[in-house]
Amino acid sequence: MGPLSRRKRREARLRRSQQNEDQEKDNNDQPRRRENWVTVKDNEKFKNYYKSQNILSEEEFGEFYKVLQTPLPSTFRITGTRSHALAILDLIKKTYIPAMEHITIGGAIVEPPTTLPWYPDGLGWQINATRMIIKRSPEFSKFHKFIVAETEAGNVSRQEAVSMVPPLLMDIKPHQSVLDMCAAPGSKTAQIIEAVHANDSLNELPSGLVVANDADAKRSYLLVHQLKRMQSPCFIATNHDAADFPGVRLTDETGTITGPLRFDRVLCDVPCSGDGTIRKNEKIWIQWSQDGALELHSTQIQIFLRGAHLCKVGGRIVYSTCSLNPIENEAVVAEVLRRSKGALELRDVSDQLVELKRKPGLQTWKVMTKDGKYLNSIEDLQDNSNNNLQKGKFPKSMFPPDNANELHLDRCLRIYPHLQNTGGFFVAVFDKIKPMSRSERDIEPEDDSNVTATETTTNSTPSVVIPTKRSASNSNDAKETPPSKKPVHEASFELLAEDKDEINQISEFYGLDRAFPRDQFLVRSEGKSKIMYFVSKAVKELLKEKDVERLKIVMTGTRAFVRQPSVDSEDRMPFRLTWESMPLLNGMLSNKRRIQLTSNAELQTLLTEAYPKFDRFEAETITKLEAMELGCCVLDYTMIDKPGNTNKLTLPVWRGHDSLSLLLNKSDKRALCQRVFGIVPDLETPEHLKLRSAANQTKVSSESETLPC
Ligand SMILES: C[S@@+](CC[C@H](N)C(=O)[O-])C[C@H]1O[C@@H](n2cnc3c(N)ncnc32)[C@H](O)[C@@H]1O
Repeated sequence: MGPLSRRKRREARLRRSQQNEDQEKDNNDQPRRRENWVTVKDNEKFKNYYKSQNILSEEEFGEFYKVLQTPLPSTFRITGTRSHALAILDLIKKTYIPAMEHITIGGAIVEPPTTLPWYPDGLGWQINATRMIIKRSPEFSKFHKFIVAETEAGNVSRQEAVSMVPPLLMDIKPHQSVLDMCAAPGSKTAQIIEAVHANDSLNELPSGLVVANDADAKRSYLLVHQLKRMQSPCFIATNHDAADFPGVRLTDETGTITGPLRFDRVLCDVPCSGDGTIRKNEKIWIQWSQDGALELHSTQIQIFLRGAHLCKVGGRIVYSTCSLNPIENEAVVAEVLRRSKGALELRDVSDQLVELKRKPGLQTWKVMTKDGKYLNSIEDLQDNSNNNLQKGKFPKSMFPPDNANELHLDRCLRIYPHLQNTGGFFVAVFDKIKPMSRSERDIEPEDDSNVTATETTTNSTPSVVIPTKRSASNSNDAKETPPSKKPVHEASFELLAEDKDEINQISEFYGLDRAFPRDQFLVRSEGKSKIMYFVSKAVKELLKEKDVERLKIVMTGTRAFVRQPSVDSEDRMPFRLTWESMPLLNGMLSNKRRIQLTSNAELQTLLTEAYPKFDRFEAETITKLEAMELGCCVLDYTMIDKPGNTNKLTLPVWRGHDSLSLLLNKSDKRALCQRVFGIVPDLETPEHLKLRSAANQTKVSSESETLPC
């Protein structure tokens, strides 16, 4: 097949699958659209298909089908790496839940939110209350507002329960490198980043690396947007067809190739037909067909194979879909195991997340023809008059293998909605015990074209397609919105020399500790740099590699310092601190530009008033402020909630001539204020607006905050 026809096929596949709904996002991130037109939640074809697959006993199938017809409860998790995760958990358990107990609506008791029994540390939650209850109960409504504010501030992630499972089974450690092959919109990547940052409370910067990839350019940006709040210097977002994820050769100081870039953990959360999401994507009741699974099967194999290839020997790969269809699940697993020739082993994870109810993977299944006939094996096609055509449509890999037992397909996890009131999901965990192919054993050759060729051939068939959205059940809409194939044209990142003038000035001005790694700052190379990003050592080392040019990097680094253009013209420090960089820099800034606030009232003034004048603060604070040069500084505050419970806050602030401005955007301010004082500040009062507009006209503006002069 020539490159042109391959490209055409790929484009056609892209178009077909583009329109599919993004279940992860639709799940919880946004208000769900009302699909009023779905009145009957029943589909004979769907029902018969899964009955014929014998996924459950007759009796249990009835229970399963009944639950599918009910709405999905909403679920969220508290972002685990933040120091205030426990403060949020404490508030939920001790303040909000007791208030929601014993509430009756229309004579019936309403169940308060409960923890997901299998989610570690009680950080996963489920809310069964309907919108109507949230509207009618002031207690539920207050809790809802709290969750919305914390979600906006990135402290809470609204994510479907089953979607939280794959990253937990990856068993990620802070020093590991992780690749998320199909990552947008990034709910699982967020969990991966949290796992890599698990030791942050010990003031340790993780040595690990997280690469999150998605084939769709627009969705890659969505991913970056969603993960901005994670503030991880270990994170890189890329934009590639996962099946063609480029090989990157690593070198030592002398330039000698030491080997290809490989990852300790790889997640293949592949695009799928998504019928496990039927409880929230009601359109599936009307549109379901087996075609979605048939179309995606080979793409799923290609992505999984590439992921397996990119995993280190001794590493772990997790394959997951939100489909119930064995053609996208066990059939893909069996085919990849076959092609891996013993390099991969399905792992028994029955001792992990023990409270998560699951069923074993299927050992056998059937493939349905267009006329509704069920085929047990490829041989059954012999009877079909249109044999050749059918064979193309149903490759052998779709059928159950003869050695299902040997492959331990029962070790796959099938999560059914009736087991714990969730969506449907499939997960399989693999150990890579030896290289996938001869080429992987050898260091990849110097010549770029050879590297690609070598790597591609190990996938044994050319990499096909990028079905760019998950639910093929919606693929009929494809023509309405063309896929966002527009390639990413980002300015490349440029690492700064540690003795660069700007870094020296910043270090001097803020009293940056000598131990802080100054050779890990970078800028985007076009024009005068506005933002200085900070990256981890692992990211820095990767960016120094020549081969990194092969990666289409959409984003990397945490915004550490931002240039204030107007201040730049004056003889003052042009770089201000950011809220994101506080966890990173907190322990590394001397007292030179730090002030300790003395009371709750001062903090409240800072959070609720626009540009509060110095005289709004205590005498001790005013004296310190007046002694400090104009510009950015840090305000610290230690709150004592109750005896023995302290909560430390470190806030970036702009010290103007006679007023202050907290350098937090509105949603962060709101969430903080709500958490600390239980109030939602009105940040759009006429007073706020007037002051902001005056500050704008006077001079200084920044990307997100307007500073007082
Ligand atoms: C199931 S969603 C991923 C959900 C994501 N892991 C999460 O937890 O938020 C599948 C993603 O795969 C992307 N995709 C589709 N085909 C792809 C391919 N060939 N390579 C990489 N990504 C692909 C889609 O754009 C979509 O964002």
